[in-house]
Amino acid sequence: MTDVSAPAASSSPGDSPPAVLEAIGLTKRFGALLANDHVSLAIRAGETHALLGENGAGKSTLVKMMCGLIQADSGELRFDGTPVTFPDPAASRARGVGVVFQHFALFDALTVVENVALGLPAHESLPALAARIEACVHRYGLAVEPYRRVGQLSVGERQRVEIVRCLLGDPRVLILDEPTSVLTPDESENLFRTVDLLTAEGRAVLFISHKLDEVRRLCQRATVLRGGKFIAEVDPRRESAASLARLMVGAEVPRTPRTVTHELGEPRLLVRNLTLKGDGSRGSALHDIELEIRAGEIVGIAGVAGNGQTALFEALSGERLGGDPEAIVINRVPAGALGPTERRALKAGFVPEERLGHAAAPDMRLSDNVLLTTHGDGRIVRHGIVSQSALHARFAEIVKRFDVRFGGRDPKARRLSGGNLQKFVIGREVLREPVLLVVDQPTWGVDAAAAAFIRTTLRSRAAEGCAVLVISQDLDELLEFTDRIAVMSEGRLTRPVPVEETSREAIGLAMGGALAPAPEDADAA
Ligand SMILES: Nc1ncnc2c1ncn2[C@@H]1O[C@H](COP(=O)(O)OP(=O)(O)OP(=O)(O)O)[C@@H](O)[C@H]1O
Repeated sequence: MTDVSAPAASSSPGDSPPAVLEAIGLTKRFGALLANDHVSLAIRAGETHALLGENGAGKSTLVKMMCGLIQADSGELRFDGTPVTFPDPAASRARGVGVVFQHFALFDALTVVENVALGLPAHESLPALAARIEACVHRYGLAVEPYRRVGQLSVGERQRVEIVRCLLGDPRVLILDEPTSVLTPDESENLFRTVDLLTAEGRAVLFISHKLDEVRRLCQRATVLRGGKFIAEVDPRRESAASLARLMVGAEVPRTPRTVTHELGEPRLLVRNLTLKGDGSRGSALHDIELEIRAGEIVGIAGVAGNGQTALFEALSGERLGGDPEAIVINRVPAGALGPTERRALKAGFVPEERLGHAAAPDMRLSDNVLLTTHGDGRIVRHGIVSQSALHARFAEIVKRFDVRFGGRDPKARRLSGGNLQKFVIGREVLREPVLLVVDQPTWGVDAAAAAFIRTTLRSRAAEGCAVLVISQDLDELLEFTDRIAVMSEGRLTRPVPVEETSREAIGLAMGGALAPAPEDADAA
């Protein structure tokens, strides 16, 4: 089935459309690590080309070289068949290469139109720019409101702002780095429609994704990297998700074991009538949240981004206070008025959605990032003094058990690939042996094998008596490995129902805000 071949050259033999942007034999080394080893890739007019590979396979490195963010050690770039160099991203943008990265470069305090204006060289009045944004939004079906403050937007909305920002530059090539990992199924569908419109106009799209089913639907070509090397160029429509995963991983990808039933223990998290006001620039309101999670179970929260999931995470982690102290009880202790460190001392662990900047400090070394959430752990800090040997032992254990891959011995967090940083953050929290673990988007940007590993790890933590709360926009993920699912909509949470008693459709309806996720819930209401 797999038609493994080297990518065609820009001459585009046969019926291949012409290549717009091509990488030919690009090589990039970071110290001892060969991140890209003679990698070639041709992105063609009117096509959506997938770039696939495990975490750390070298995808972002390749993209960064193709847009001038970093320079290749050797190899060549061609644009419309002609050799080209991009000394910086502005040079690639000027030729018509637009990139939407996983980490958005937007200012929270500014509105959408102000953010977009910042990136534009020409002087244009804000109303004129807002009108252009609205025209673009209309043409490509992207829901973006020019005058909303970016700090109030969900991750999915921020992504659309970045896409609009790129499209205003009228790119010939659009590179989307894991665009759907933060989107709901509906939002993904909308994005696919946008991508189809763009390719129908003759633009070339490079689509990086770990979601193989959507790659098979959307893309006409896929390049697979493994360990920094080009492995194959295939037609994903003629592959199965399993055969693509095999190419990426070089072996079979394990599945998360189905939910096991076991005795549930005492409540580790009790949320009663938790209500928070929206705080204007940041953070939505929460209304009468009720939730109980017992030792041994995993509860999932589904919902369209921007419906209060972040506010709920912040309220649970203690980053946002303001409710009644009794509204949140962790491990039998009223915790509503406690900050994050005090909640950690109650053996709670938190993994926020944004790994760079929130879960991990970008410019701190990984070992120091371990210390950030383990300083209350008597095994690492004794009488206020950090035991360097214990800290490094913990760091080494996280890296080994969670298969965190990077170059060097103890790099800064920002040097890690997105998926490897996620594995690091999950590992750091899990090895603290929490009795309550709250995880927002556990597998965002993580490859299939690592995602399965993370889910299995969370399952094992639950089996060891931890209560786990998983907030995820990936409904398939929630259906695969949680015990009960609730839906968040407009700051309200439905009552969690056992996974086997609900359905995709019921959850989808509840996500729309109209109904509860199961008939019994409607009765209760
Ligand atoms: N600036 C850097 N300095 C040192 N090592 C780096 C740097 N950038 C990337 N790396 C390393 O290069 C390798 C490839 O990383 P890259 O980000 O390209 O992977 P990726 O395929 O995009 O992974 P992911 O799917 O997790 O985002 C990783 O091992 C990463 O740690």
